[in-house]
Amino acid sequence: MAQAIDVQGLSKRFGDKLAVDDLSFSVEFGRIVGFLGPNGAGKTTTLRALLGLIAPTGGTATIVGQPFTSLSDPAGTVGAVLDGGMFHPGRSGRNHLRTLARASGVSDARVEELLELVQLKQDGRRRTKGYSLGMRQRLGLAAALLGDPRVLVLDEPANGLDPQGIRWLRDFLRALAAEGRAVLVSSHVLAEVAQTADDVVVIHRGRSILQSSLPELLAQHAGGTRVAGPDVGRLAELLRADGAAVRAADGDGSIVVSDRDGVQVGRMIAANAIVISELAPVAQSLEDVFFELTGTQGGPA
Ligand SMILES: Nc1ncnc2c1ncn2[C@@H]1O[C@H](COP(=O)(O)OP(=O)(O)OP(=O)(O)O)[C@@H](O)[C@H]1O
Repeated sequence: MAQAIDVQGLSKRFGDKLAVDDLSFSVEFGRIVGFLGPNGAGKTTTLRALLGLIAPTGGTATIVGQPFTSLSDPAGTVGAVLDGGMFHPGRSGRNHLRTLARASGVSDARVEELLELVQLKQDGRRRTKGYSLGMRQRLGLAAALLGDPRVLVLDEPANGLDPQGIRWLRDFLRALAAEGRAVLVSSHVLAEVAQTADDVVVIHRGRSILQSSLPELLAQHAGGTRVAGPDVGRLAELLRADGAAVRAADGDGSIVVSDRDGVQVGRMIAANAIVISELAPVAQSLEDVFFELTGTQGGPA
């Protein structure tokens, strides 16, 4: 069976700017893939190409084996939220969904089901201009799910959500994946997808710089070991002589050994009768990994 999403050698040029450069990745059914990169990395451009909103300069982007523009039942195949969804401000949430539903031959009963699912039943009658960002995001998700698609493409769905909203979104996406749907979710904040995604695709300046499962990514970028105490200078010298990567920690006199675990550093300490006051694993956040990979922390690329 075709992959839910398959991007192969995709490129998109805007004038002099190569926004997406020979990008390849795929998403299987039942998986959530975090599509990550700093602002301007090319995420939205990739998603727009995937959804047939712009023509690629080169390569292909297909959904269940077909370019979006060739899908016989687009609404029943893929649901998307780009730009947080677009709403007529004077229309109620329910009417917004009903209008979309009618355009794709979906029943009003399905609209009610979705309002319930995204917890907007109470507010369905209110005009969307009074909706909070979280409510808008949920309305966008409901719209994406109208045709009961097996593939979902979401551009920064956690943007502007509070921690409670992010947790809701995480559980919601997990439930969709557990039903066998494929979910591609972009973000420039790794923490947002850290507990949601199965796999991550990290892009920077239009190019893929890393693709892996989330546990593998975290294991490969474990933070190492921090050591403090009166003899850390000597310890650092010994470790460096042993080929370890040692750096000074943030100005408190301690050192961080990024490629040795606590036992390895402990053996060196014991063998050389070094006095220390502290030895602890460094918990590297996904932000640190992101920084290491892209040299940015979510600012402009
Ligand atoms: N229509 C366009 N015309 C010219 N340049 C564009 C156009 N769309 C995007 N770009 C440029 O392409 C690059 C990638 O933009 P894109 O919006 O895909 O990045 P992104 O990763 O989604 O970032 P963000 O999170 O800020 O939206 C940026 O440098 C952007 O300025």
